[in-house]
Amino acid sequence: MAKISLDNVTKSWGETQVLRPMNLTIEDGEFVAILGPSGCGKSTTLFLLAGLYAPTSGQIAFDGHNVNRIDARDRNVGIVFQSYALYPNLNVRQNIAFPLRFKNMQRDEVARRVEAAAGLVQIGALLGRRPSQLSGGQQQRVALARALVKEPNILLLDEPLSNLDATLRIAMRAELKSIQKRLGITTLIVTHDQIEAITMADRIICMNNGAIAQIGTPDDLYRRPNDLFVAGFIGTPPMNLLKGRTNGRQLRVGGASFELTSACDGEVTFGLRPEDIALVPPGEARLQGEVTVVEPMGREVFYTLDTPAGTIHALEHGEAVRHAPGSTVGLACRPDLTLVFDASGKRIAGLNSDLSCHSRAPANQLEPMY
Ligand SMILES: Nc1ncnc2c1ncn2[C@@H]1O[C@H](COP(=O)(O)OP(=O)(O)OP(=O)(O)O)[C@@H](O)[C@H]1O
Repeated sequence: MAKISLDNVTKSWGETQVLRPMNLTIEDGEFVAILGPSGCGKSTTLFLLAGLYAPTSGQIAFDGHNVNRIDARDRNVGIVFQSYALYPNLNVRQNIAFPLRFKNMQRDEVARRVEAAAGLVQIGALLGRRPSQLSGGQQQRVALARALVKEPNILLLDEPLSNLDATLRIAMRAELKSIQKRLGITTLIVTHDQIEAITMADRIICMNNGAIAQIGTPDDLYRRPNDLFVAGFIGTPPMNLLKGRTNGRQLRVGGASFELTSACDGEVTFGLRPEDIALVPPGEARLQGEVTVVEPMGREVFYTLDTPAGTIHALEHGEAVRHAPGSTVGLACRPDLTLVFDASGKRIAGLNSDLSCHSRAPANQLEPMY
């Protein structure tokens, strides 16, 4: 198992720099997800670690040893691609054994490793089949066994679950997490899927435009995003972002005002997650909105509200539709769950708890927002 460090690593294709200087450390045994919009450099980062791409500058180290010049096959890294790329003319046993072909390994050792890897992903009974005789989920397991058979120090997963149907994805993500923890193998997974990243990873690297926007635990990114990009990218449905203006410690949003405990002057963005908003009788809040769209979603109801601060989305838990289109509601939120970003998009330090709607409100009590 290995600790990974990147020191000012960049990647350019000709004149185009696709990775800006990247610095990061992944601890031995950590499970880290790389999340970000299409084209931000997630796969490039993974391929640099795998040794499939060489960095343009900077240093990649495994356990403190520079691996820049070490071939992919000598890095002891297992990789699973989105397309499982199984060999159709080989059976499952031969597919799993494939990475061992140049290792000059005794036959019974190869057999032992194949059985162990197949057992780990529960396909021991399928070793004689061809890939065409397997379901998508089973093929995915073969690809994972093939990555694990080398007993790698590092496991790299590039969107490994994206070809599976929704039910299988949920089952596989739990299984992957459990295998990763059991083996204690340092793992990086590239994914588009936030839920996948949040549920599986110890930490998430959120990338934007070839650079790391933020690295942190899922809770850090969700509750304490560094900037507007991370705030808007993490969370489904996305955070409400409302334009506001500050004058010293006074924040004005949509004609209403409330107090900040630290002063800030100028334009700001006020962030509020839909699931943190409680819809209360209009008289119990200083901000009211008219319900324009109601979308029952099974366990939740998604409301679109027209307010003086702009359109706001709110998500209420429970099946019951409590507010009809056309009705007026009040909006309430715990002050410690709201966020404020300055004109440059950076979250203003400390405002998470500084922003108070009602002074000294108990943290666990819903309070009117204005
Ligand atoms: N061989 C190449 N030559 C030139 N540009 C490339 C090459 N490979 C990738 N790029 C560019 O590098 C950028 C990052 O690509 P990368 O595949 O790492 O993104 P990604 O975040 O994994 O995207 P996606 O989620 O769509 O897979 C993209 O703008 C892409 O067009």
